[in-house]
Amino acid sequence: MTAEPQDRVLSPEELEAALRAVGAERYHNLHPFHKLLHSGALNRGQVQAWALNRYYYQSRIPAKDAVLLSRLPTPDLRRLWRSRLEDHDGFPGADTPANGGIERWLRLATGVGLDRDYVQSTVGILPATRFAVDAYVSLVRDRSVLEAVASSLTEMFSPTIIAERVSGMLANYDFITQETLAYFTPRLTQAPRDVDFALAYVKEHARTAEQQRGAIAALTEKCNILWAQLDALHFAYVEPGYIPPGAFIPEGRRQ
Ligand SMILES: O=C(O)c1cc(C(=O)O)c2c(n1)C(=O)C(=O)c1cc(C(=O)O)[nH]c1-2
Repeated sequence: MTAEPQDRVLSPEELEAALRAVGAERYHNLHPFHKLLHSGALNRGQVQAWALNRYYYQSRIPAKDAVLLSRLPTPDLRRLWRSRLEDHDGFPGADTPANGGIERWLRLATGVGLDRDYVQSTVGILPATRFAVDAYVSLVRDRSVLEAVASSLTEMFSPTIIAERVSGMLANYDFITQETLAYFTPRLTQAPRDVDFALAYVKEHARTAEQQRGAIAALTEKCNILWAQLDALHFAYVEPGYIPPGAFIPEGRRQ
């Protein structure tokens, strides 16, 4: 099975294989920046740049899920999708928002030495991070619900990279602790739960060849959105190291 668009209608199993082929070819685990990050080849400032920029992705995920939630037609669908907002913003309860992903990401960012207010302000992120992340929210707003749901299916591939990242970063950086990376632990169960629903939805609703092509294209675009964020980080902070005006400058680094 290849990731090429097809003319005939695929069976649900063939469609799933085509979606998985998109990840095998394009998911961000294949990006050189992630290989450097996980293998310990980056310095603290470069890891900070990653955490800072990735915060913007984290902070916009609930916005994109709220957009998608508003477009779902039934209470059953909305109830299922709503858990994603709680995963990131926090579950209602005594320790909200501490039990949410955004707060956990802020702990990761401060754990690698960044200032919480600076991270939350997002003033130091790369322009390309903003463009790429905002493109995800726009995709979910402007395309069909089927395509919006399909774009979340990069999460089919995330548990593998998260496991690699956590073990690699713990082994290779003395400034990273298990506590710093606590963001990722719940993702290992949340992502498969989200995928079970989203994949079943796409397999059921992508019935025509055109709808199937749309779903595959949306997942491809989402992979590109993730890839583009790492391209920008690599260009600014690794090679050639051109930091755009106004973006985060690691300590000790000259412009
Ligand atoms: O660490 C990663 O590599 C990674 C990847 C992805 C992804 O594939 O989009 C998500 C996450 N993490 C993540 O933590 C997360 O909450 C998340 C939500 C979504 C989404 O598209 O709704 N993707 C991801």
